[in-house]
Amino acid sequence: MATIREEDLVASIADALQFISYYHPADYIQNLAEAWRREESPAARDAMAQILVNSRMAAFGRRPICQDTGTAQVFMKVGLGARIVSNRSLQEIVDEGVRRAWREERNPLRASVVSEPLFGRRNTGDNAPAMLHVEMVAGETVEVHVAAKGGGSENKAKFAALNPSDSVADWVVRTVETLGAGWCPPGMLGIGVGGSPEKAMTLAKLSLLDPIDLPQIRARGPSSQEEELRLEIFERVNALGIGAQGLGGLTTVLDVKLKTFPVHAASLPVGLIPQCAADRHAHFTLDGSGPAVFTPPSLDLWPQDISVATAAGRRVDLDHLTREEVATWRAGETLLLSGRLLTGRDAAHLRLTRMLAAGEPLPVDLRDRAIYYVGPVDAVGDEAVGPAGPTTATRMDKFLEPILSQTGLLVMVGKAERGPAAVETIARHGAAYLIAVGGAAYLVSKAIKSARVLAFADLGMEAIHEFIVEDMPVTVAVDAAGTSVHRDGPARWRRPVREMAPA
Ligand SMILES: O=C(O)C[C@H](O)C(=O)O
Repeated sequence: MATIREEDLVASIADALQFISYYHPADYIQNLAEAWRREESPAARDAMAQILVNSRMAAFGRRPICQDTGTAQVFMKVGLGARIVSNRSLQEIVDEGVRRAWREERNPLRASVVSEPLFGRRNTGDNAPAMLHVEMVAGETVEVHVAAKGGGSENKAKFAALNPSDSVADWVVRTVETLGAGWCPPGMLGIGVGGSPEKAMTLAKLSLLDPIDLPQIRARGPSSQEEELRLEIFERVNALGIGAQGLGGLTTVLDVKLKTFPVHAASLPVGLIPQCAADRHAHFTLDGSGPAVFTPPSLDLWPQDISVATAAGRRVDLDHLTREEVATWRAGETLLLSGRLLTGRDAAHLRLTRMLAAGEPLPVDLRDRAIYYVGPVDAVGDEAVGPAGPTTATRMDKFLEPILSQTGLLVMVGKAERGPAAVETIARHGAAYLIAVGGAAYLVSKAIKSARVLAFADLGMEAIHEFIVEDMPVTVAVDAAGTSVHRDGPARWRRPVREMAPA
């Protein structure tokens, strides 16, 4: 019987979570680099370049790829012949690994988990608990898959109880078309088919841990019906033209993963979970000989010929914004922001709008200001702030009318599309919505020269900060005339499946 020390399991989980916070898996980098070379849409190509440069910076700096360092997801296969020496539950052991990873001094991660999801929504401060799945299997080892999954892509998970005669491909393609860009493409789709509703969802999540192999399957031709289905979905989804960050382009997904399980004759449950550009997962096996060791990828892995053009764009002084100036910005245009940029996301918006409704004074003056939807990672060393990429703006749509009409806010910065009503509201108020690249958080943070909390400190990363930024590159996504790049871009790049470029 193999004896596994509790400390080896805790240390291995903590090390794995640290490791994946700054190293993309090699297969993701290689496949994204190939997609970047093939991409014809300038906006999508630039977004991919930023993700790749950010990935290389994160690896060199050992700082998180994305400000959303995710929730810890741990899948364990515990051999019936293995003994984990501990008085604690497996959940407690795993959670200690999570706490250790998140509180690591040199590279602290962002605490994103709130307890009491329905009411209190108080940050647990250490990102525990993990989502733990355990299977008892034959053998004497403990096999562990660790992933860190960001909220934006988890929010786009879908489930359907299809009829046995329904087309899974049709459902997936139709569904992906409705997801928008909040899941930060280009990434992967995880699909689970069969079992029961919860089994299908778990299979979808598990499938995302498999290596990327669809480009090879495409090159050699599919050799099974499952491969044919994956390929069909891959080609049809990419033909939608959604592209990197939803800006319109050739590549939306790098792979479509699939896992299946036997099912009731009356049922066809299907789970769909997208994986964002912050693809983070690692695998190790403990056999009693000590903790797992993780080998860093070669730093030659990233394309040598890639760089982010020092953005040429219109310079904007955030300290002297006027409605007249905002009215001259055009959708698709690059702006370089300098000056004071406020931050605020879900919890701060909820609190601000409740205060407005109650007639209470706000703790910050938003008149003629710009707000960045972000929850940054805490700074270490000489950083002004840790990685600080945008969060999904669509979640803030419901707050737009009271915020714009009652505070005089002029500009919002985030990622992904705004809904049709929000676009109309932005235009009606002569405001503008700008985007930074989701998944390029460490790169984005380099434009932030100082940061301080202004209000709602109890909200942790969701507090209202004031950043001083210098030449922060952003793209106008919705201009004051109501033109939206997320509506026009994908429409321009949508194409019939037969026009797909060869691998
Ligand atoms: O929480 C965040 O920082 C981002 C979130 O993962 C999102 O994609 O909206």
